Amino acid sequence: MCHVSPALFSAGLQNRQESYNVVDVETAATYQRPAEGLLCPFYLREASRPQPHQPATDSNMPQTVSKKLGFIGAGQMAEALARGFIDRGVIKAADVHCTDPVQARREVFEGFGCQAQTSNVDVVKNSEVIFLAVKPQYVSVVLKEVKQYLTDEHIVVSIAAGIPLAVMKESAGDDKRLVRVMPNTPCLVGETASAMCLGGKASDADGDIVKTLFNAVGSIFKVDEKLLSAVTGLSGSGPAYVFVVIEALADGGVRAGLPRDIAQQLAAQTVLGSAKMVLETGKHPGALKDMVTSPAGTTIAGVHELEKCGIRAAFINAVLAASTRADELSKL
Ligand SMILES: NC(=O)C1=CN([C@@H]2O[C@H](COP(=O)(O)OP(=O)(O)OC[C@H]3O[C@@H](n4cnc5c(N)ncnc54)[C@H](OP(=O)(O)O)[C@@H]3O)[C@@H](O)[C@H]2O)C=CC1
Ligand SMILES: O=C(O)[C@@H]1CCC=N1
Repeated sequence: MCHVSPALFSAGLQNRQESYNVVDVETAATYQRPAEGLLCPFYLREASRPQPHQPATDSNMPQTVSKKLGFIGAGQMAEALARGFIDRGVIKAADVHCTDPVQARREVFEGFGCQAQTSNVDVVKNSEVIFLAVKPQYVSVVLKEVKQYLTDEHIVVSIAAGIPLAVMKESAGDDKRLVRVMPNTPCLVGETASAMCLGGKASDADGDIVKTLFNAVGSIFKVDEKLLSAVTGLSGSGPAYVFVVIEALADGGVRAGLPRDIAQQLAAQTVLGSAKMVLETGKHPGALKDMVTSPAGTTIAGVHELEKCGIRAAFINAVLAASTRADELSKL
């Protein structure tokens, strides 16, 4: 029997949604856990129903950032970020500059309204927040190239895996406003899980600008730099693990007789719905798993097979291997 009123439940949900965007790791537990016993299966069913589209109002519109953004490196991650920021209205396409040695990549950016340059220095001259979106081994090269054009007005944000602030400082000079962010590609659809730390002369106000950008495309956590490799192994690389899971679940559905397109939709929607239940109820994933698992039923038969294959160790090892690799990248 549940004693929580629907009104109280929705208030709890609303509070959670307002608070999980920017989270400092030290306070994450209090932000993310509604009071125990707030939910019961009845209201979970209510919560998992598709919610009506919320029209944009002054209170739920993302804040805008009136800065010019520059992307040095216009590859996969730069595109996901630029499109995400523009689609969510936090920045205007005309205020986004980019550069890339590959003409096809510059054309992709021009295709959604950004301004492409052929020199990194021109991007620096035309931008205030500069994203270093090249592969990790080119971060120092690029910083040394543009160093003399970086002024007090610039915020330099590196998204490169594994490259420490100390290395950036060495290449750009220790008077620069430096930020490291580890994003992930779901920023493209407004659902990134990112983390950041500040370095050099970056101020809290600089951090707020970066937070505003990333809040518009999901959530950003402020962490100590020593945790960024772990973040890289988990959420930076994580979308790839989840895509493997979705593909494999769909294969299972096909093996059991479903048409491919339906199997893939069912698999993806199952992952989406399950993730929302974890975020919106604050319940432990194990408790939510138990709610699906009837005695001697179908689910425990499936879970048993996963456990026989060492599924948990496989995911733990994947996160650890990617995190270790991020540490190695700083030494290349
Ligand atoms: N992809 C992801 O999911 C994530 C990536 N990252 C980080 O983002 C960064 C970019 O990754 P990703 O987008 O996947 O890589 P991509 O290879 O897709 O993009 C990098 C782009 O930068 C170009 N480039 C190379 N040298 C320069 C240069 N000197 N000046 C300007 N542009 C240059 C590359 O051209 P060319 O191909 O000719 O070298 C390429 O087009 C990496 O540091 C990665 O660690 C972080 C989180 C997630
Ligand atoms: O695979 C990589 O190295 C990059 C960093 C995190 C995700 N992709």
